[in-house]
Amino acid sequence: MESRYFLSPLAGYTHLAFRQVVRELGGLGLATTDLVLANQLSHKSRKSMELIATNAADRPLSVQIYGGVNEELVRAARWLEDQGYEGIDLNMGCPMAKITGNGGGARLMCDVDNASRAVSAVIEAVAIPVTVKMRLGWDREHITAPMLARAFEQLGVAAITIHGRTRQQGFHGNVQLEGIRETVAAVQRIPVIGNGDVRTVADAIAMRRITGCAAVAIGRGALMDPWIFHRLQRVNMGDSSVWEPPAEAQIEFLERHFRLMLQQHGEAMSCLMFRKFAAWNGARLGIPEDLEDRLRRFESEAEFGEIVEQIRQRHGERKNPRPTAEVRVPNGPVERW
Ligand SMILES: Cc1cc2nc3c(=O)[nH]c(=O)nc-3n(C[C@H](O)[C@H](O)[C@H](O)COP(=O)(O)O)c2cc1C
Repeated sequence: MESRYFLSPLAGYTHLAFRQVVRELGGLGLATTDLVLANQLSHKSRKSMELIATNAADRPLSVQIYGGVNEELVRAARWLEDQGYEGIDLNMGCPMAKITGNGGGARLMCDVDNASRAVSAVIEAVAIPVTVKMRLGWDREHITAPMLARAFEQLGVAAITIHGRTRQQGFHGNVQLEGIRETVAAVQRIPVIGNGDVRTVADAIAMRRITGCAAVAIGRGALMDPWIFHRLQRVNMGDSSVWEPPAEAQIEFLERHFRLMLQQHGEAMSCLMFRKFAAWNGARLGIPEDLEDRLRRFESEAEFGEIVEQIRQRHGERKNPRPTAEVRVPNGPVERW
């Protein structure tokens, strides 16, 4: 793996266009698709095909699947392998009711036998690496990650990603690095990938130092600062000077991301999908608040072009340096993000 810094899956965001545009900035190792319901994959539903769309530049890539029925997980995993995908990530971390209600996501962490059966069935069905993404456990009284990680290692998983929160925490409270460290200590050989609240180069380095994890997965931090992997790459190469992307590179990023989206999703859908990003990356891209607001509502490619022209002229005229999403997110239920 070229880099130890990975892109954590963010449903609704980490589709091909975003993965590709971030890869082009440099420094990103493994990326993972948004979570895909195994059953929908087997039926090749349009949504699932969009989620797993990829190209030669989008490597290394793992496809994240979930579901409460082992046969469906197996069928989806085999199909992905046949199609040439190189890795499968099983989601055991999602806290959302619609996912756990299916017996998938974090619900699997409550039942070691059941979870082991699911993992084992998929590993036996395919030759490509199978990884697991999970939380520390269901709640504070049930911290199951270290025990599960050990069990999954015996079954042959290639790596484990731990989001250092419990299901009960949702996205609240602090990430518990100690819990990740215990999981690192619980396994013998396989890499553990630490995840949660990494927003800066210093956070990523602290995650590795404190937990001993082999790699770090970054989700929202990459939405807020798409250059985070590039920054880490610079530091790894011995350059610890303060660096910011030039204004024109920031605007190019915005345009390139939208253009890549248009290629895959067409105009109407791209406008809808792109709007969500502005609240996350508007601050980092130096977009004045009123123009960020317009980016959250624009309805056509032409309007996008017009807004970008204004951003070019007024780049940096932003008053609040905090991302709008960060200000709003912690108070709202994750379903509404
Ligand atoms: C909007 C959103 C969507 C997410 N979608 C997924 C997903 O599809 N699969 C998954 O394993 N985790 C998902 N997560 C969890 C993230 O991958 C990650 O574990 C979590 O956000 C903590 O890391 P971060 O602080 O770097 O974002 C999602 C999180 C958010 C905020």
